[in-house]
Amino acid sequence: MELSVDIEKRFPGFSLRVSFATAKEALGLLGASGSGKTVILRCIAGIETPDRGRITLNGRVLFDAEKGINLPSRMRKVGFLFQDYALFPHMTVAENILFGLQYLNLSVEERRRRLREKILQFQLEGLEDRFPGQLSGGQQQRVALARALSVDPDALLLDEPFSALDNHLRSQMESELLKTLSDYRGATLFVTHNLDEAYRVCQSLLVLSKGRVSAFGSKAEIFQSPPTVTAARLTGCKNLSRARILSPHHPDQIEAIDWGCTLHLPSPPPSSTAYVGIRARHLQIVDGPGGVNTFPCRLGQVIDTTEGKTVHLEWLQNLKDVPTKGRKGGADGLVGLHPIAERPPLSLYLSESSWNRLKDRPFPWWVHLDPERLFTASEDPELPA
Ligand SMILES: Nc1ncnc2c1ncn2[C@@H]1O[C@H](COP(=O)(O)OP(=O)(O)OP(=O)(O)O)[C@@H](O)[C@H]1O
Repeated sequence: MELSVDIEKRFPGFSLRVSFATAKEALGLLGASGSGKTVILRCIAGIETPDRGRITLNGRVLFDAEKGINLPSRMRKVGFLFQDYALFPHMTVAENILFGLQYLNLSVEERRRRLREKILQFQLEGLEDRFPGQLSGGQQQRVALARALSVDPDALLLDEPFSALDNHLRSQMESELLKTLSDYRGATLFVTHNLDEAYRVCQSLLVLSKGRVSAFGSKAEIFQSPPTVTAARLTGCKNLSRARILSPHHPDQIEAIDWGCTLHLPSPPPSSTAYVGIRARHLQIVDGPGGVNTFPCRLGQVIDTTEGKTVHLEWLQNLKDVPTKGRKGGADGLVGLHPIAERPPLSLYLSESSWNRLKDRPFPWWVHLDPERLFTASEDPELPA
């Protein structure tokens, strides 16, 4: 079951040009607001017509500009669940689920069988005759998902399906979706702004930047080593510095321009390298100087998170910049220290217990950027005129 998309679509002030293929797995679409995620889904669903290109699903041509093929939405065997694509308020749960089936050439018995199956699968027994306004948010989403799947779609398109739900319902719906997807044999495209959700639900990620594919691959690869600056930012990397490749005499080193330092890498960076980065949870505080990629710093802002602290580490030039008097930790200990203001601080994630172990340690602290944890990234693909 393969969904293959190779399309272009222009609007005033925006152009989309993407090419990708995905099989039986959930593909997460990540991208800033306005990067083209919804337009892609709408083109696949047949709600929007691309200007150029081709879309095929399971060997069927849904759209081919050159051959003049443009299957109507109802014949595409695509199920979609859009945040703003609400249930029909004047139809009951059963009528909403049956709605998509009216265009398929099915016997009355088959329609009934599918309705029954979806009602059971999504635990909607007893709610068949209710109207959407008489259902909770979670129940409404279950009906919408049942409706999307009732046509037995070859592809399922989910555009921020849970964004209107509270956290509790959201995680309930997410686990229901995961169960549904484990039995689902088609391709799934899943748009979400919630990174953790994308990570839990999807096996692969497509990162979009201004209508272009910025990164495409397995989620593990993209999280470990985001190939572009947008992929790094959108996968939550807080520590990124512009970078410059050093002379061939130092092939395994790179100049981190914003951080004002030279960093050792495990291997020579690709020639397209424009950034170097490291995730907040991969930074380490070590006992002292001497190791590679180890720099003096002091504590800046401390931000509470649900599971620990994110702390900002301010760069210090070197030990002689740190007055002896000011080397005590804690809030009072910050007096008298002069960080290098123009360098953006590093973000370090600490669990509550690591924070408690560290917080009273005298300054300077020594931050270590493990070469194995550093990644290099390129600029985003150039936009053709
Ligand atoms: N029918 C349309 N007419 C004109 N411009 C449009 C139309 N549909 C989308 N656009 C533009 O295309 C661009 C991409 O929109 P799209 O809705 O795909 O973004 P998105 O990545 O889904 O954003 P968000 O995360 O905010 O939902 C935007 O600049 C939008 O204004």
